[in-house]
Amino acid sequence: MLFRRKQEITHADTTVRARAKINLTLDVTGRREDGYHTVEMVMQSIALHDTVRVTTIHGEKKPRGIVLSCSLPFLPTDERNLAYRAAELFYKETGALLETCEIHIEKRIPVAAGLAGGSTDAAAVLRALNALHTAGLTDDELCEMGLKLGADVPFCLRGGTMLAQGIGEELSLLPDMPHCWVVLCKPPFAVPTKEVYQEIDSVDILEHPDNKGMMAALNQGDYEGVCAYLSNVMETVTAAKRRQIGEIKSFLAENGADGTLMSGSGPTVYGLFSDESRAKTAAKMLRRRFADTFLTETCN
Ligand SMILES: C[C@](O)(CO)[C@H](O)COP(=O)(O)OP(=O)(O)OC[C@H]1O[C@@H](n2ccc(N)nc2=O)[C@H](O)[C@@H]1O
Ligand SMILES: Nc1ncnc2c1ncn2[C@@H]1O[C@H](COP(=O)(O)OP(=O)(O)OP(=O)(O)O)[C@@H](O)[C@H]1O
Repeated sequence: MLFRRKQEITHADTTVRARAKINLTLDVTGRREDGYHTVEMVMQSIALHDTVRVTTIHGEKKPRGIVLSCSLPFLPTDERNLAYRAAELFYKETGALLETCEIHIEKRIPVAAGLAGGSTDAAAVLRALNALHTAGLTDDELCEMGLKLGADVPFCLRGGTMLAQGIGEELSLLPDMPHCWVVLCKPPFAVPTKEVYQEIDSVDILEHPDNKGMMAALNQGDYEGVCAYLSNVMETVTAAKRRQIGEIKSFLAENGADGTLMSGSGPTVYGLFSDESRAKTAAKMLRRRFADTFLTETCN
């Protein structure tokens, strides 16, 4: 008689917080031949996050490959999802054994908002798979892989307060931004990142951020200085077309924000507050008009 040992099924899983980012500054300094733009920007992680759970299963009779699910039904769950592409890339580049890899994303970061929502999910998947497969990739190797998915992914892998140059991948650690409360408000329209970069090519940028000033303020732990140096060249382009950007900024400033700016390619506008109760009140009032309003805080 032939005995076949029943194959053992093993599950391993990990859950990662995928944090959003805001831009404290964003300058576009040139255009490369491949169409990508060189930037100089100060980025900051915030507490608002998606939760990404990754489970690897080995020993099932029928391995199912990468299976992604998401709490937002309108987001794609195939290779159009950046988190799915991150898993595909990880397995391809490391040669790790792919049987079944389940990814579930609990989405809280508003989509197409200038907060690096897709990029941070992708970064979370790379980190999770590196741990689950004990692949031993260094931070630099993960960032190199992440850059193939998008310019914001390397920052999302590292987080904190960073100066980003190149196309966003040359990262230098800066002193932590002094802690403050952040009210985020996303008006109800989407702004494709690619279009904003294209429009930047056809306008004269009259006012560039003072990144040196911003970094000096960070070095001194000077919160008021940070607020004074907030600046984003993309804000001018988008605000000229969408009056809500200016309206949200004015509302936040009139209701206790110490500084306001559009994040990334927008359209999310944020206000920084040293005072939590003022931030809460401003968020509550703004939410009556814009449902996608969040109260969060800086996170290092
Ligand atoms: C606006 C920012 O969010 C600021 O942090 C980022 O620069 C955008 O980063 P991202 O969304 O990860 O960008 P990707 O997904 O790599 O690129 C989307 C599109 O934006 C344009 N793009 C992006 C980054 C960059 N430095 N130059 C560009 O011109 C390219 O046309 C590209 O096709
Ligand atoms: N995991 C994901 N989460 C959110 N959007 C995703 C994801 N994967 C793919 N997408 C697609 O990517 C597009 C941009 O969404 P995302 O939230 O990443 O934009 P964003 O915050 O403006 O990015 P960035 O700040 O990096 O420019 C959306 O249209 C969405 O369909």
